Formats: sequence, structure tokens, C-alpha cells
Amino acid sequence: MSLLVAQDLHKSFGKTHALEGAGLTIRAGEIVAVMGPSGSGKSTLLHCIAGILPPDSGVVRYGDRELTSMSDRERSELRRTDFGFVFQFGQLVPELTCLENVALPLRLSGMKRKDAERAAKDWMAKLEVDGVADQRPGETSGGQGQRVAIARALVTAPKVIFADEPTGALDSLNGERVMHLLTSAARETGAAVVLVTHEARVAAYSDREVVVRDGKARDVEFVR
Ligand SMILES: Nc1ncnc2c1ncn2[C@@H]1O[C@H](COP(=O)(O)OP(=O)(O)OP(=O)(O)O)[C@@H](O)[C@H]1O
Repeated sequence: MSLLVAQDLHKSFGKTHALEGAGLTIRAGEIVAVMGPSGSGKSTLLHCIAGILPPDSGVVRYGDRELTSMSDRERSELRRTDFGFVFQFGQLVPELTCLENVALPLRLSGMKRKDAERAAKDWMAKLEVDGVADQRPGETSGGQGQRVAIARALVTAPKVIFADEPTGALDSLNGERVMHLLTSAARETGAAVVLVTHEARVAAYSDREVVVRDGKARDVEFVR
């Protein structure tokens, strides 16, 4: 079943045509790697399909709803309820402890502190970072920080996790560990993962690869 469908996306930044007719289909629960050379438009595509960046033209559908015709407010609400995000540098709130960071999305949706922190602790244990619960992000290693960020992305049980170079700042051993934990957690919850990477080693964790060249995405059916 198609969960997220993007058709004929165009996006320019001044004279730079980042996307020129890109399309993509993500099915429920699948892990898709978006690959391609630097500057080909991978991040722009991810931001457009995740409702972070409005395309200049083209359509993005999520289930039976059209992201591209929603108001900013509806799109933010959808991102909060249905999507999770992991970026290259975790993007945790530095003033909060790791536990508070993971609990934050639940607190923002109105959950009581105690319940939110209990759920956050469970996810931190699954990602093997419960040991840094009381530390601030600046006091953890890069790999721990990324695993905390993944716990935060998963805590709301999103339908889709968008990950942009989640292992980009890690050494290969930590990168493998993060990918293993991210993909097994996603498989456990049934979340789809859209993973931007330029590393074949990272893409090897996906079910399927999509290659972006010159702002156009081409599906490569490659089921492992
Ligand atoms: N906010 C922006 N302002 C101006 N130009 C941008 C912006 N974001 C992206 N671009 C340009 O759009 C093109 C596509 O960028 P994008 O970041 O999507 O590529 P990418 O494939 O993710 O690259 P990389 O692998 O290097 O991260 C590039 O030429 C980039 O310079």
C-alpha cells in the first residue's frame, strides 16, 4: 500500500534547479534509501516529501491527504503526529537532558511528564542509551547523541521516519550500530524509513534504493 507519493516535484533556489520533475513512492513499513551524488537534490526531495519545504510545483500525497495543499499549520500538525526526524547532527535541545529531549515530542502533544518520561526511558533502553538519560547532549558521544535522536524520533510511534545522513558524522562502527538500531526499531513498530545517504554501506540496510540525479529521482527496485 502506498503511504507517501510524490509526483513531478520542482523546486528552485534562485537560479539553482534543485528538483526538476522528481517523483517517489513510499509504501507502509518499507525502508528506502535515497542515494545520488552531492548536490543532486536528495535533501531537497526529503524536505519536500516531509512537508518541511513547499515545492514550487508538483504534488505530495500522504495516505488520502495532499500535503502540498495543506496550510502550514496543518502540515506542522501532521509532522508532529505522523512523522519522525533524524538529521546528521541529532539536533537535540542542548539545555535539556537526553531523557527530556526524548520525552519532548510527547510533552508537546500534552502527555503528562511522568508518562512521557516512562515511554522515553523505554525507547532509550531499546537504543541502548538509557545510561545517558540524565546527561545533556553536549556530554554524550556522537553515536550516543544519534541514538538519543532516534529514540526521540520513534517515541511518538510515527508512520514515517525521515533520516538525512543520520550516520554522516559517525565513524563506521558507530554508523553500523546506529543503522542497525534504527532499522530494527522501525521494523518493530512498522514505521517506514526514508533515508538519505551517499554511502552504499548505509543504504545496504534498506529494502529498496532510489537514485536522484540532477533533481530527478529514479526508483531502483532492489529488494534484499
Ligand atoms: N536553501 C538553499 N538555498 C540555495 N540553494 C540550495 C538550498 N538548498 C539546496 N540548494 C541547492 O540545491 C541543490 C540540491 O541540494 P541538496 O542539498 O538537495 O542536494 P544533496 O543531494 O542533498 O547534496 P549533498 O549530498 O551534498 O547533501 C544544490 O545545488 C544546492 O546547492
